[in-house]
Amino acid sequence: MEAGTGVFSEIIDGDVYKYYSEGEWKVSNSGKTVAIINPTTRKTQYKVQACTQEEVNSVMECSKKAQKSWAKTPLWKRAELLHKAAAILKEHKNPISECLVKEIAKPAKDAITEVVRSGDLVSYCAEEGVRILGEGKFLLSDSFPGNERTKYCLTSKIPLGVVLAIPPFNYPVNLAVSKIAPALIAGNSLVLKPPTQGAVAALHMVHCFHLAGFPKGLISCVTGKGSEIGDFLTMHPAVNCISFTGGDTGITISKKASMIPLQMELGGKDACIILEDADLDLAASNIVKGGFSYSGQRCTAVKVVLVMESVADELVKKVNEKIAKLTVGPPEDDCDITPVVTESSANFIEGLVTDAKLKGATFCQVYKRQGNLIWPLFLDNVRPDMRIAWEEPFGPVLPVIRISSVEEGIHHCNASNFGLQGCVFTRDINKAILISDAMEAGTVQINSAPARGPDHFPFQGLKDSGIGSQGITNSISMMTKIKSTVINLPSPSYTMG
Ligand SMILES: NC(=O)C1=CN([C@@H]2O[C@H](COP(=O)(O)OP(=O)(O)OC[C@H]3O[C@@H](n4cnc5c(N)ncnc54)[C@H](OP(=O)(O)O)[C@@H]3O)[C@@H](O)[C@H]2O)C=CC1
Ligand SMILES: O=C(O)[C@H](O)COP(=O)(O)O
Repeated sequence: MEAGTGVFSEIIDGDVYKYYSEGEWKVSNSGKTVAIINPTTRKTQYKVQACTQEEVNSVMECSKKAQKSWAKTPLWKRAELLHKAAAILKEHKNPISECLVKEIAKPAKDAITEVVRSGDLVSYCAEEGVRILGEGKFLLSDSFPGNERTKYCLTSKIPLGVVLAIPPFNYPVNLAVSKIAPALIAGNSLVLKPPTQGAVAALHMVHCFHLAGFPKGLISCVTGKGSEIGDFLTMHPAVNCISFTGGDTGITISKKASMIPLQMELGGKDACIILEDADLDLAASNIVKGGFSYSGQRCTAVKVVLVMESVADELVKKVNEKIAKLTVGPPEDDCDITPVVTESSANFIEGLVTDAKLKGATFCQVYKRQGNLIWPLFLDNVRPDMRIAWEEPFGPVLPVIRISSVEEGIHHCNASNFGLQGCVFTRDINKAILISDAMEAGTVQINSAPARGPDHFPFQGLKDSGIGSQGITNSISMMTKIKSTVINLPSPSYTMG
């Protein structure tokens, strides 16, 4: 089945995809649309509604109402619906992945993986939710000095209300469900603002939740450019929690948002430290996989290699041999390197490459670009005065800095304003632990490239890389608040006393 056909035909009006409000697919009164440009052809691939502020207001009203009755729906029933949505999502992996290929140039196989992984995430979340939300705490007062056993405190996790989810372009389905499923299992309603590039894949995913039979208004999806409706959404008084993944926009949102819980997963400049005793074949494979999969457009991509001078030549040679084998071309052909998401993104990457060239970096490959397609490039002998040493290209360009001590590597890593993930390659586990502890990053991988998954692992960034922690369990907890009820006894009561 193709995108926008079969069960998905109700989500499209002519050639414009509808938005989702009050359990229905609607056309915006704005009469305006937003074009989604195919990164490969650089032509308009899809169009979505440019929703108005009034439409956002009515989505929020409806969302508030729907949440009240959802919070009274038994946990097992919420889980049952999520399992159903997960199965429908996986069943429709082909049309959804077709959108990912056309909207964000994700290689065809990776696009399928994203959808399947998302279904698994939703199911896992349902299971985890029934366990952790089904348990509370029971505290007794006499453990605190000066108290008798006269107070029984019962705590449980209650929903926050309306959760606003804003995912980025690179995982428009997976990073949307990683917010939707925890919000719903915990008894919240959810408003999704998908990224413009990736919106149509996200709308198809939302329809899978619709088909599963969630109550009207519990999930909504408003489309439009973040720069136009973003502020209105993030500062909306009906929103009780924001879960955002993206770039520096998240920092701006954090400053503007009101007193509500925020989950921010932002950029990264993940460092890969290679020690003298490292398995260089393993390191080289991970550098290529970590640095170049989805053309480097992952927040967890390896974004700077810090290698001990004594093994640098050998490592660079091994990495270059592997880069030479990467296929470059359209996502439909499942190439390793595909066009980056927008022309402005390609221009930004080119700016970093030009700066490195002017400042004397060694180009291991010839720089080549055709439209949004940039050939993989490994830059050796990068120095701290080059922009590429600090900025994230979000593209297939990877810098190498040669270091003469481990301390120098740790220092470079910690001097970054980002602190998402990092990795270290060594055969000495004791050294690896010391380095992991010294690196200012939310996660450090030993002998493997950075990665968010598996999706139940905690995932968090330090410094400008984020607020809070994701991962299924942490997201469910983050989207709840503790409520206590204290039973006061007229006289102390001790068990068996
Ligand atoms: N730590 C992590 O988990 C991840 C971090 N990232 C980071 O994200 C960046 C790339 O992703 P990208 O999608 O370009 O990031 P952006 O920050 O540009 O966009 C992320 C989302 O925010 C929306 N948005 C834009 N402006 C506003 C606004 N004013 N208010 C509210 N929402 C807004 C976008 O919508 P629209 O598309 O309509 O503009 C999109 O849905 C990189 O820096 C990368 O490191 C990416 C993935 C994961
Ligand atoms: O947005 C990203 O880049 C992801 O959160 C990283 O996910 P991955 O490590 O599973 O690719």
